[in-house]
Amino acid sequence: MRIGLIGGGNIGKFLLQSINIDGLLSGDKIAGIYTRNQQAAAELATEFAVENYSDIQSLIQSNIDLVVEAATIKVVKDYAAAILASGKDLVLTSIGALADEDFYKNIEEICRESGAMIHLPSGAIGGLDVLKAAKSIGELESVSITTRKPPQALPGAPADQEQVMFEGSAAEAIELFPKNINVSIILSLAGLGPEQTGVKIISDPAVSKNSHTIEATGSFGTLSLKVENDPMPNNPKTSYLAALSVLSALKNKNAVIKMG
Ligand SMILES: NC(=O)C1=CN([C@@H]2O[C@H](COP(=O)(O)OP(=O)(O)OC[C@H]3O[C@@H](n4cnc5c(N)ncnc54)[C@H](OP(=O)(O)O)[C@@H]3O)[C@@H](O)[C@H]2O)C=CC1
Ligand SMILES: O=C([O-])CC(=O)C(=O)O
Repeated sequence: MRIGLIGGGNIGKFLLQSINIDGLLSGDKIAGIYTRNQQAAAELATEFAVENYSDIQSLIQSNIDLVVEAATIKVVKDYAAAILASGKDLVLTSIGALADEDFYKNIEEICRESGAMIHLPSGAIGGLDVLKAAKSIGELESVSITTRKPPQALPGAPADQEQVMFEGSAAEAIELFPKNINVSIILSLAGLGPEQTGVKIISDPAVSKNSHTIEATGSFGTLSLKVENDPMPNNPKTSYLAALSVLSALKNKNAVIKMG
């Protein structure tokens, strides 16, 4: 499998290192990168011996099989349709883009026509398998997530005191915190949708990890799950588990035995 990468930040660099240098995907390799900052792209292309696509069209026209997006929600909104229409599969990290129902339906339709597939890694959380099973006969009643992060991981957070930065629906949360709460949208997609999924975001100077506590109720019983994530070394916003989940999604992409 030849992979094209969009974004050369934390997750992008982690994938370049683990796939192309450490060889964690056996024969699969990242063949090329497209990222906004051309100087950064040129440096990454040299360091990891990958092609440097000068624009998104060059990436789409290259002979890659699959694209990994590790950039922003705007990148997904701007480029996903063209990538999928070309028949290439797409793995997303900026899952918040799918909170927009019209956009979701549009790219789903494109996939039906082109045969491409979209993969949504579980990111910095877990428990999605429970919600999917619980709602299979429509008896999931409530789902919420409480995210607690250090102030440097949240825009506008005070440095010296704990503060509730947001309380409301996942739909509103991703509008206000597009780089910090993608987890609430994958949770919504697995469960009750962005309008019906509760979100609380707390800035806490006493913590160094990004924790996510998920609570759900339904006819299956109750779910309570807390993940305490170490951040990526260079970006306190992003949990290491989010990067690992992309690697895991790529590893399992063509598995003949699927779990969950
Ligand atoms: N699903 C989940 O659980 C999680 C999702 N995320 C999301 O994953 C994504 C990647 O995270 P992370 O690697 O930490 O982010 P970074 O901010 O470290 O990196 C983002 C990269 O995207 C590039 N980029 C930004 N805009 C564009 C553009 N228009 N075209 C091409 N490239 C662009 C940036 O380039 P430049 O330097 O030029 O800006 C940068 O290289 C983010 O959207 C983040 O919010 C993060 C954690 C968990
Ligand atoms: O990495 C995390 O802990 C969560 C995150 O930033 C996101 O969901 O956007």
